[in-house]
Amino acid sequence: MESRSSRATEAVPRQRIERLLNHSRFRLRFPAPLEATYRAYHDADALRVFRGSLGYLVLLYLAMAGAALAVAPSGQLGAWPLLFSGFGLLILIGWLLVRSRLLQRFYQRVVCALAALAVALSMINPMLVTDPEFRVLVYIGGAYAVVVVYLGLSLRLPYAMLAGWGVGLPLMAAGYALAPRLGLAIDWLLVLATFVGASVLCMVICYRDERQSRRVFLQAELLRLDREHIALLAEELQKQALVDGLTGLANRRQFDQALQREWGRAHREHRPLALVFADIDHFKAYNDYFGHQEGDDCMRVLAGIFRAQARRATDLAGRYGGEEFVLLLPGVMLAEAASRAELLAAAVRAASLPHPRSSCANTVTLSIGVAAMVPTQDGSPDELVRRADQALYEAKAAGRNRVIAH
Ligand SMILES: Nc1nc2c(ncn2[C@@H]2O[C@H](COP(=O)(O)OP(=O)(O)OP(=O)(O)O)[C@@H](O)[C@H]2O)c(=O)[nH]1
Repeated sequence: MESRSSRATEAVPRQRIERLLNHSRFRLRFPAPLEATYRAYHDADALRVFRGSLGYLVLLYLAMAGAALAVAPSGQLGAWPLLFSGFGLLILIGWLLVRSRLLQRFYQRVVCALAALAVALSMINPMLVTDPEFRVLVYIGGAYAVVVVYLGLSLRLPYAMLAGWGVGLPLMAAGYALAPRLGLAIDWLLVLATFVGASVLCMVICYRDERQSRRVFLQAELLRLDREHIALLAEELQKQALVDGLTGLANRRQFDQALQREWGRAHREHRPLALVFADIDHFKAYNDYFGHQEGDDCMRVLAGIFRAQARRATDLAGRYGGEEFVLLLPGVMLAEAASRAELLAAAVRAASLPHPRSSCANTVTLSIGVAAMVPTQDGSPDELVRRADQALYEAKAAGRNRVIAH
């Protein structure tokens, strides 16, 4: 249901659903993909209701059988018991089908066929009854059948009408033509008062029911769209909370979380954890010379180089703040981290971003501090940060554009 529903709403956007909902002349048909979803939704619900209604149908059937036996003159029942047992047979078939795939897949068609048979029985039954008083009762029983067909089986209006009028009209025509020749007794006034009257009334109620059910469906679709939208927003917010807006790298918050997590894991597994701290050399001068916008572009290029260096799934490239970048490398020893830092510095040099105001090169360069530790029981990630920071400070102090590893 969920995936079908999503597909439907891809094709039928929210505004269209709202328009359908607000339309004063509500039609019992949606645009194609939504209609299919509604039918699936409605039939699933109809089947559930049908299962629950079978017990009531049996009770109604027994009550009518009891009433008929109590009222009918003895020995005057004729073929009535045989035909009336036909209703019982239809209920039995419904009960046997209730868990079948046939009913799950073709609920409307199967139940419409059973309902049509019930309508046929309810119309033929009174023709075979000779006692006038009992015949009235049988006509009234037929009206009950009509009520059940329209309102008790969750048939959509077209199927309910097919079962009701599709069978009722031809039978009335046949009865009109053949009754005199076959000597059948048809009380047309009673047919009008029971079958026709009940059908017209039930059609109106059935239409209103289906309209209401469709409105509820549309409202549920809107709610589902809202839920999806909120989930997307929440996802976006969560992403924003962890990602640096300028560079797309992990932000400080994500870095802090990853550092805590990886520190704990490295401690448990007795593995090293390496940290690379990098700072752009003379970036203030770069900004002053080229402008802040160009400075942002430069940061984005450097971020791409950092991202490329975070090769394994557990590596994390982030922006620590300002013009400082970090690379967190779980399971990496100091020597390997230092050579990764050298690769990083070389890649930045190779990018050849002009920096006329730098004292250490003609292009943008990095000063990089590297530290690595195997976490101890009393140690903390702050110690690793402090060491990497110290190494970075030393790289700056030693003239920039270099890597120092501790
Ligand atoms: N364009 C741009 N500049 C930034 C951003 N964040 C920090 N900066 C700039 O980075 C510069 C950092 O200046 P300083 O801390 O003096 O460092 P520096 O000029 O790089 O000098 P050294 O680090 O000592 O080589 C400042 O001018 C900040 O405005 C940013 O997101 N975009």
